[in-house]
Amino acid sequence: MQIDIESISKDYGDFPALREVSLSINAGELVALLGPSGSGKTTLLRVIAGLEQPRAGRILFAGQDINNTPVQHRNVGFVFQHYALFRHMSVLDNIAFGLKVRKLPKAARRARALELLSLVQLEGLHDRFPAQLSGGQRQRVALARALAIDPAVLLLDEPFGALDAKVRKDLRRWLRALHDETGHTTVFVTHDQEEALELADRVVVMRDGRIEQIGTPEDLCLRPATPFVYGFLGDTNVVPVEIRAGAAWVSGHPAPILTGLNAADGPARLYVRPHDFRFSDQPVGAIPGVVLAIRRRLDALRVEVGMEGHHSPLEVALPLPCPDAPDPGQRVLLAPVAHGLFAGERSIFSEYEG
Ligand SMILES: Nc1ncnc2c1ncn2[C@@H]1O[C@H](COP(=O)(O)OP(=O)(O)OP(=O)(O)O)[C@@H](O)[C@H]1O
Repeated sequence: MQIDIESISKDYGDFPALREVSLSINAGELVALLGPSGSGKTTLLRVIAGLEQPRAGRILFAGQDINNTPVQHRNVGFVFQHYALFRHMSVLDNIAFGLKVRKLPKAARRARALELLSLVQLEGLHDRFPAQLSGGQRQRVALARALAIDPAVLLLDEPFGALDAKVRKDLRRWLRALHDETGHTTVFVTHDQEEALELADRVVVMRDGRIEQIGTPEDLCLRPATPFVYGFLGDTNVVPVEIRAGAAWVSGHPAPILTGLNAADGPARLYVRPHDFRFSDQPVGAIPGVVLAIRRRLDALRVEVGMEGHHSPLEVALPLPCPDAPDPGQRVLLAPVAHGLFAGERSIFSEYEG
């Protein structure tokens, strides 16, 4: 079912938690709301659910304005981070709970609950109680319970937030497969970039109650619209540059880093991820520096490179094995193979060649 969010604003007292948020979610789409703590993700999810009333704006389900439809009539399924299953009920009764409320006959409830138990791959655990399950199994029961009522929309608020990294990863893949099988329109909240990029068809990046960018994971990785998105998605180096006559220059270096820019003269910032640098022997297209330190990580060497006149060193990640790693003290030229270029909040240029 298509969801349209039109210019939604929501205040808590005089604090604006959402400011004119607009977003269309296609039927069957899996959308992530991603952003730092306090950016308004949960509030937006609660407004979609009908748990919060917006101050302004409209929510449409399949083209129908549902602002005045109460939560119990919106046909939404929820899963929260600490989803409280009923402790005194078996797994099967937990899953069937919503069906009981809807007065489905007992045999039909049981059949549907068993079907869902198999969908979430927990066959055989129907008689267990929540305390006898692992965290990951509990979240899968919670999902089965949300799916039992055959919701038009599935809303997940950090559903795997409380679980350890390995279980989260497994559940993420499992949820994507489940979504592809059931085709529910799904919106999930996360502050984990990797989770959003791996799971979602589209990612909505939020900041201070506003949408900063909406795009496919590929859009966000290759064409981050703002410095905030660039920085939020992963480690990044920020290099101050000067634009002159369509070229970007690092102070004191006789060759430009970028040329052919359609940008006004003035200061700008070049954003480069640690793994997007290559060592070069050409001064054109490169940033000069001196190797300060080398640290070994699990999958890469991290090389710290000092730039003249720039106090924080650049971080370069070299995949292992790396036989030709530079030595501390060595002068190097770093060529960015992918980067974003921003003047203030505006993207001048963003490109990925590597
Ligand atoms: N019931 C409330 N009363 C007052 N302020 C609230 C209430 N709920 C949320 N807020 C505030 O609104 C802002 C947005 O909160 P929200 O929970 O939507 O953020 P979030 O992006 O989901 O954050 P987190 O990742 O920490 O859950 C925050 O600054 C929060 O303090």
